[in-house]
Amino acid sequence: MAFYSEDDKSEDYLFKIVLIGDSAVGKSNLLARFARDEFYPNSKSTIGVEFQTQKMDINGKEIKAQIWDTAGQERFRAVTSAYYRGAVGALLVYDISRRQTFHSIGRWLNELHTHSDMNVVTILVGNKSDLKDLREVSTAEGKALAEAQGLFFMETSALDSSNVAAAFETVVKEIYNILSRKVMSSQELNKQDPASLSNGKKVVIPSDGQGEFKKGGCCSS
Ligand SMILES: Nc1nc2c(ncn2[C@@H]2O[C@H](COP(=O)(O)OP(=O)(O)OP(=O)(O)O)[C@@H](O)[C@H]2O)c(=O)[nH]1
Repeated sequence: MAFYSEDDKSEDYLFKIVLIGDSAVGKSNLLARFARDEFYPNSKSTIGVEFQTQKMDINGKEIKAQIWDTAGQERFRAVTSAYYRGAVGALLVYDISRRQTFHSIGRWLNELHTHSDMNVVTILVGNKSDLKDLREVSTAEGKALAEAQGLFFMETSALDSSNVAAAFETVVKEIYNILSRKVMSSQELNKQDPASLSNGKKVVIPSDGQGEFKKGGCCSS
């Protein structure tokens, strides 16, 4: 992954995170709840691509999460490769009350790994946990799939807010931790704070859409 610095010091990092999953699993509402604390009971399918930037404080560093949302339905989606380009994190969402959306997870993972790096930090999200009586996918099944695929896992509800912020924060913290480990393990930058890369200027990733994550470290140019 390449880095670049900018003069604007308003944030230390910018991480691109994508929301993916079948239509109507609640991607847009997860983003609305996280970014604006809003919920839309009758939201329509996303058409094209939307993104929202949310500032977060991780270990005293100001991080901007740029969260991208698109339609689950192919016919409403924009160019796939552009959507994934430069993503360093992903929320892979299914609806716990519709088993079919859980079955689609393998296909979404394939698409994610086709268009972005294999090591993009990913959390499997079982949304609509408030629909207890309609549940079709157990928590244990979700956990097992996440473990098998090496993903983080959480059940959320955009309706009652459960775990919504936690799911986004899990991804952002892990990206930050990988970045920190990379910096700490670098001889050249030994004992320096991650934000001190680029001669103390702000570090923004991804810079050029060609970012890649490596296991146990993160970035190469
Ligand atoms: N009960 C419940 N309903 C939810 C929740 N999240 C979303 N919904 C509802 O599910 C429907 C679809 O939500 P969206 O956020 O539009 O789903 P989406 O995944 O963005 O859909 P596409 O844009 O078509 O891909 C809407 O009617 C929401 O109100 C939730 O956590 N609980």
